[in-house]
Formats: sequence, C-alpha cells, structure tokens
Amino acid sequence: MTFGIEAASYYVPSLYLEIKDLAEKRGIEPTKLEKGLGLHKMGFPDVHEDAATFAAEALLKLVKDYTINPKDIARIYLGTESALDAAKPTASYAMQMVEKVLESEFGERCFRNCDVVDMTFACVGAVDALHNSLDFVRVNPDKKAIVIASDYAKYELASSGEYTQGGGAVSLLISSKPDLLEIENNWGVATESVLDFFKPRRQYKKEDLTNALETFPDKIEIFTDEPVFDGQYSNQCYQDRIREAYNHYKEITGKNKPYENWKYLIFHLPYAFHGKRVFTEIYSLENGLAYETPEEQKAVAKSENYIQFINDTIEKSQRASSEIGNMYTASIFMALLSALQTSFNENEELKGLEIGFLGYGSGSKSKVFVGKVSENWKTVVSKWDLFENLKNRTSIDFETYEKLHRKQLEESVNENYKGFGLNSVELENPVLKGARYYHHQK
Ligand SMILES: CC(=O)CC(=O)SCCNC(=O)CCNC(=O)[C@H](O)C(C)(C)COP(=O)(O)OP(=O)(O)OC[C@H]1O[C@@H](n2cnc3c(N)ncnc32)[C@H](O)[C@@H]1OP(=O)(O)O
Repeated sequence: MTFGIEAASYYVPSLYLEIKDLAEKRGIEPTKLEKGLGLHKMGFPDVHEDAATFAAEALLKLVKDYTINPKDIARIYLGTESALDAAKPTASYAMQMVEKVLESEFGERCFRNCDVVDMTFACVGAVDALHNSLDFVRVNPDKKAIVIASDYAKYELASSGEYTQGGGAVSLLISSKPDLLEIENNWGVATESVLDFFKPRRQYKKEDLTNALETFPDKIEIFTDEPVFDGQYSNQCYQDRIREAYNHYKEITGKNKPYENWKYLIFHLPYAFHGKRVFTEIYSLENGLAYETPEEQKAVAKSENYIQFINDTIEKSQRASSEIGNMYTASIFMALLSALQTSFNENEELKGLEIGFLGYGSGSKSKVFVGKVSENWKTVVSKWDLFENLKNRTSIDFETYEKLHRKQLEESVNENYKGFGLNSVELENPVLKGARYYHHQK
C-alpha cells in the first residue's frame, strides 16, 4: 500500500507590491533584491484577509476542485505560525467558514466529526502536520486527512526582513490513494533550540503603548505578528539543520548521495534564491569540494557544474516564490506546486521520479523526506493554473502598502472582493472580546 498526497490546492493574497517599488522607496539597489535574492513581487493581504481566510480559501478550493465529500475527512491539521488566537485554533475559524459555504450541499456542520487542530513550529509546522497525517493514514488506510499550511509573513517596516514578506496557503489531501505524490516513510530530522527567529509575547514600556494607543485607539491586535530575528544567524541555523537532517536521512536509509536521484529539490523558501544559496554546503560535502573559506564557498556557487545543477533541480521551484514572497509554512509546498506546474506546462513527464524535500522551521528544526511522483499527477496539476492565477492579483502602490501594513485602512482595497473575509472583531463585549467574525461574498 502507498501513502501520500492525493490532491492539492492553494490560495495567495489578492494584492501585491512590486519589489522594485519597495527597493526604490527604501534606497536599496533593486538588482540586489531581484538578482541577489530572486524577488519580484510581494503578496500582501487586503484588509479583510488573514491566515484563517487564506486557509479557508485553500480548503474550499480543495474540496470543490477534487469533489471531496467533507464527511470523508477525518482530520484537518493546520500548520501555521500566524495563529490569530493563543487558544482557539486558526483551523477552527477556517473550518467554520467552509462549513457555512458547504451547508446547502452537505447540511449543517459537515466537519462535525473531524479532528481539527493547529500545529506550530515556525515554518516547519505544516511539514509536521503532513508527517503526522501520513502516520495517521498509514494506521487507518481507509481514512483521509487534510493538511493546510497558512501564513502571513510580516516584518517591521524598513527592517531587513521587509522585502521577504508574503503570505498565502496550500492545502493537501493525504490518503492511501496518492495520485500526486507517494511519500516514503523515512524522515531525516535535526532539532536544536536556538533564537534565530521567534515571536515572543512581548512586554512593552508604558510610553510605547501610549503612543500606539493614540494612533490606533480601537485596535487590539497591533504588534503581535512581527518576529524578532537575526537574518544572517537564521540563514546559518537553516544551513546547519538541513545538513544535519540530510545526514540523518542518509544514515537511516543507508543511501549514498541521495540528492543525485532527486528530480527536484524542494526547500522551505523564505525568499526565492535561499535553497540554491544554502545547498552549496551539502553539495560540496557530497562531492569532496573545499568549502571552508568564503572564497571557496563563492567558487562552488559560481561553478559551471553547480549552476547547471541548480537550473535542473531547483530553479522551477523558485518561480512562484519570486512572485509571492515568503509564505512561511506554505513556502515549501508552494515550491512543490511551482516545480510541478512548470513541468506540466512544459509537457514534461515526471511519473516515477523522486522529489527531495528539505524543510526548515526557525527555533529550530529541519525535516528531510522523499516523495515519488504518481502516475496520475497531471490530472491533479491540471486544476491549478498557478502562474495564470498569479496574474489576476491587484497591484498596490507603496503608500497603500504602508497603510495596510500599519493597519490604517478600514475598507478593503478590493471593495468588491469575492470569497472569505473578516467582517469584524469584537471589541466591546467582555465575554467575546477578540472574537473574529467572517463572511463569504459570492
Ligand atoms: C523566516 C523563515 O522563513 C525561516 C527561515 O528560513 S530563516 C532563514 C531566512 N531568514 C529570513 O528570512 C529572516 C528575514 N530576512 C532577512 O533577515 C534578510 O532579508 C535575509 C537574511 C534573508 C537576507 O539578508 P540580506 O543581508 O538582505 O542579503 P544577503 O544575505 O547579504 O544576500 C544578498 C545577495 O544579493 C547579492 N547582491 C547584493 N547586491 C547585488 C546587486 N546589486 N546585484 C546582484 N546581486 C546583489 C549578494 O551578493 C548576495 O547574494 P550571494 O551571497 O548569493 O552572492
């Protein structure tokens, strides 16, 4: 029996900012962002969008596109680091939104008997949800699970993380009928508690809060979604963990140079070029190349062999990231969609080929695992139109971007949007303070 991904869908925020506009306003060389990091557009949520609406959109699309009966879904596990509440799972908001839309077809509360939960470990949380859900269907092969990765990557204005913002969601149907990708049950894992990037529940000096409350008197959710981070240190932690997890994968499988069998290398992409920048270390170790000094590292990155290797195995997975930005938990899955969509568009046959995954979550953990492309993969991919859909987003100017970022807009930019939207947040009633209310517009 085989297990893995039967179907997949996604949702990206309806707005985007051109990276060159951000570069110009911040006095950054645009070529650094475009040619150095691979950034072109940055997906940005409208006023009514958040991690719950992203998740609900991706879940509803999965159910509709693959005619899933919601009553057949035994669990929905949501990986996120943008939770909207410290107790009530974001997955419960998403589930409820979708239940309401499906009510006419499937009756009230179609997910009544579904096990719904959030999983959090920075950007690797949805890989954990996938790992867990695969274990679940392996034990219960007649059951199906849905994994959703949903996040909003937000950094402080004018910080070094600002150009690596983004957001969106990917949903995956996990079962014993893996029409897209069969996933092998070998998991290379590496964990170390570090402080490279985190979102503490912060304490503020009184005067800071006074300023904030003057500017945003009726907002209760300011300051909660921006991380504390050390960019270069986080890069190093990422590189260390994926090396350790890759070595663990080799150890448990006894495979020699496994990456050489991988048609695609799919990374967690905090920005488009990250995977290709960090893999130089594993590549050098596997091929006996010198990798001690910065000069040696540059020489590997610029070598003809490495560039050819990147073009063959990583470049296609970067394309969606260049257009969307960081999707935190969803980035690794969007990288997969990007590669498969490109192969599909180019009429390439992938059946039976191996794909290697290198996930990372700050804080920190990496998981390395492998999937094999299934015979029916093209039928699954035919529903996506990923790059076409990315063209349907609305471009915003820099001023609008800053206002959205500061939560200074009351009305949505796309006033007549279709789909799920945050309607209101309860601010008065003491027993409902902070409750979020959503609606769906046809
Ligand atoms: C947050 C997560 O999602 C979890 C993780 O993965 S942690 C790892 C990633 N960390 C983050 O994303 C944290 C938030 N982001 C950041 O802190 C920063 O944006 C960052 C660390 C990702 C990048 O930092 P930076 O200082 O802006 O860029 P830097 O690392 O110097 O790289 C710039 C690249 O552009 C190149 N470059 C610079 N100027 C250039 C120009 N004019 N033309 C072409 N290339 C140029 C540089 O040579 C360099 O590329 P190479 O090293 O490959 O040669």
